[in-house]
Amino acid sequence: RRLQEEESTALTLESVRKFLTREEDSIVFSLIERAKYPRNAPVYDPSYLGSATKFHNLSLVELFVRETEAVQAKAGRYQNPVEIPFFPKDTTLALVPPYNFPNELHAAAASVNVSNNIWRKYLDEWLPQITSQGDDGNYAPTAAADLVCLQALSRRIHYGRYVAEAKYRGAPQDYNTAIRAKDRDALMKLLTFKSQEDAVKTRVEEKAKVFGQDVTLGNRVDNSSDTTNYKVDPVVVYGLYGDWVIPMTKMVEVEYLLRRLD
Ligand SMILES: O=C(O)C(=O)C[C@]1(C(=O)O)C=C[C@@H](O)C=C1
Repeated sequence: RRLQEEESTALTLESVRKFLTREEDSIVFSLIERAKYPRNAPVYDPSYLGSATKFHNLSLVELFVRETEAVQAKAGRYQNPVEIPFFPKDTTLALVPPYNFPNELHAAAASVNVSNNIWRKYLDEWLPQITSQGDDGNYAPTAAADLVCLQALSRRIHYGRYVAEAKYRGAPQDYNTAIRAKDRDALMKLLTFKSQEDAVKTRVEEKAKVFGQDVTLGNRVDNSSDTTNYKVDPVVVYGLYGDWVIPMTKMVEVEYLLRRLD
């Protein structure tokens, strides 16, 4: 009982926003790392591997993610409910002893999952925006960079479950009516803070500028007005957050809340 109380005070709007802010660093860094390589289309083309693998019709990126997740599952990555694999069927039991991660989510709502959506959006919409056309043959490092992007995006977006839990705990009465009525629009209104979204978008744009500039010694070049010098376009990062990352996080929040009374 005491433990439960301690846990429920641990999850606050302030603490979940702090987590999301730190995740911005991971996402921006991962996009910068992926942008180091050109598009490298064969990574995403199922015919590239042909029949060379036991997997049929698999793109290299999918093969890479499936196999890596299997290894990371053995090492215990998915014991932490913050982490969600893209291919859970391939994640067998952990070989490490269990760690007692805090159980802050409502059990019936914790399984909210938009991984398929993230996977498709990342490959079809995000990649073309952060990479240049071209092929430099570095397919394995490219797939490895994709995996890090996908994991960071998934962790951030699925953290919407924790954000929703914090908000629910802060004002259960406000949410209960909308949840019982299964009113998605009302829930969306309740959980939306427009000024916070603007702050997040502006901050990730700024982070893309700070993390993605060339660091030179001696003659300092001020490239603050020239976006072409950044390793990933800050305006694109702003757009990715506004068009996909935040909306998908909110989608997770709504779906979580809808199951919060189950
Ligand atoms: O910080 C919050 O309140 C969140 O719910 C997170 C988030 C976001 O994705 O950054 C989503 C919805 C809100 O309108 C503001 C921000």
